[in-house]
Amino acid sequence: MYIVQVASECAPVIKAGGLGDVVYGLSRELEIRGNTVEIILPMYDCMRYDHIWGLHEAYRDLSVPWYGAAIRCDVFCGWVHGRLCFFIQPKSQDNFFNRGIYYGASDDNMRFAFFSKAALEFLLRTNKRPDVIHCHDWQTGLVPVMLYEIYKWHGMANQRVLFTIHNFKHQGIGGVDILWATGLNNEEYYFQYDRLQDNFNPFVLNFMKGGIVYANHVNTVSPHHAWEAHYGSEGYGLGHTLHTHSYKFSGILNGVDYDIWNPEIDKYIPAKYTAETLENKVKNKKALRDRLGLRHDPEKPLICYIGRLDEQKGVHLVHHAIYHALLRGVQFVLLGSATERGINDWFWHEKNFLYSNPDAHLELGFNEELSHLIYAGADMIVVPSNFEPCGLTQMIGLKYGTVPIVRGVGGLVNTVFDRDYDENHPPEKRNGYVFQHTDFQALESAMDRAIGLWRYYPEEFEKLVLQGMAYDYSWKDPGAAYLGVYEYIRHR
Ligand SMILES: Nc1ncnc2c1ncn2[C@@H]1O[C@H](COP(=O)(O)OP(=O)(O)O[C@H]2O[C@H](CO)[C@@H](O)[C@H](O)[C@H]2O)[C@@H](O)[C@H]1O
Repeated sequence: MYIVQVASECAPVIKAGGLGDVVYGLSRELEIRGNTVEIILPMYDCMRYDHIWGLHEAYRDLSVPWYGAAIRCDVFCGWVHGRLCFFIQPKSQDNFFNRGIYYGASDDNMRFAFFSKAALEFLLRTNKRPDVIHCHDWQTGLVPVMLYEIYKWHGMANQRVLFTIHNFKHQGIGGVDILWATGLNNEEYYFQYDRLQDNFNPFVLNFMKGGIVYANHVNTVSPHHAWEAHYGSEGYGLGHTLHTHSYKFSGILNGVDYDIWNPEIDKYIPAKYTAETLENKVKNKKALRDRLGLRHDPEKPLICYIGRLDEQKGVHLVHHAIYHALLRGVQFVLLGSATERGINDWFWHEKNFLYSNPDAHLELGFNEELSHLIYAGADMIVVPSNFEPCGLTQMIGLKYGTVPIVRGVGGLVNTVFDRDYDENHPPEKRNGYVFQHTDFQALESAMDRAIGLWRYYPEEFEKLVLQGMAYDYSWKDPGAAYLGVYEYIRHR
């Protein structure tokens, strides 16, 4: 099968979070299974050019209709660790992708509406006719809309679209200008409840809703989150739309790319290890402590947090976890970045406050290399999310023998099973700790259970570590599941 991914991220060249990991990892798995995969991305000025091999111009002066005129683009092509990627570089004063950031500009809706349009125009002009166009999150929500309403009439009637939602909270909102810019035009037609009109603000269009309405199939990234979004409040206002389209909505658990996230071959960690050579893990803990200036105390376990710092991730609990760990004589390492000013200031304050503490280190910013060492060096990883469509950090933690302590939401429910209380898995299949509520006591009790086991029952703790490492959260099963969906929509 011939699949084109249209996305705003692809790790490691463009990675703001888990979306990048998924686009890369899934594409790799699909290729291993004999499919042809191409990835279309924006050409950001701030992406990691050092991860692209053989970058060259593939198409000059692609003319992308925009506001009744056109913006010319050059399209570059190169390999990102084996994946064939096309990068769209518009040549206009809007400077859509030369902002030094991936997201967070006031005209993000225009930037990504343009990207979606340019991706389709590129396929059209180069006569690429994939069986399936797989697009991701609100940034590409207009792809199925434009495919069905415009490009279908220009020779792309056979293309099918899968729209994957990684985060319902960010939906992409725009006014009528989006319609004029993209050539969709017909205001009355699109501002309808069963098309793009936002479910709560009748005066705006909702990109993600457009993606749900027009795609041939829609999925989110874990079965439990699909349920939460459909029946609970996790759809952030799109629950009713999902209900209307429930016949084509599902949840597919993400995978982890074990070629990158695997302590046996990880090039960023000093001591490689497997379940059979687990004793080497402690050497990484030593290296981590050395690197971050933490004291070496064999009596202290080390807990980490890796992830974006925002409301989704339960920042108040992340913050509390640091001080609760210190109170219990445990070390804590945080690697995170915040885009929101208030949260950023807050964690910078904490970082300065804990600066000379030999048991805590807060690393604020994005650091892929360091994240590997932390996964390998820590004993436990805390993921206290408010909501979590899937969550990759707990799955990576499991692979590295780092016991997850998670809140029971979204994909965390599908991947972490409480050592003491899980009723659906026998004791030998349990792999971490789960708490339910968002208050401090809930988090503390789960942390205390984990810390207690590490301190007083080290053999039991090691057993739990090994049980976690035995889980296979690779792309094997999710890859097959995605192929099943592609096949299904292709022949419908
Ligand atoms: N400061 C930092 N430095 C280095 N690396 C960092 C980092 N902060 C995060 N990372 C890395 O980025 C990834 C984050 O994965 P998450 O599952 O937390 O994704 P995120 O919430 O961004 O994405 C959304 O999409 C993904 C993919 O579908 C879903 O799993 C998730 O639930 C959903 O919220 C991990 O690989 C982690 O190691």
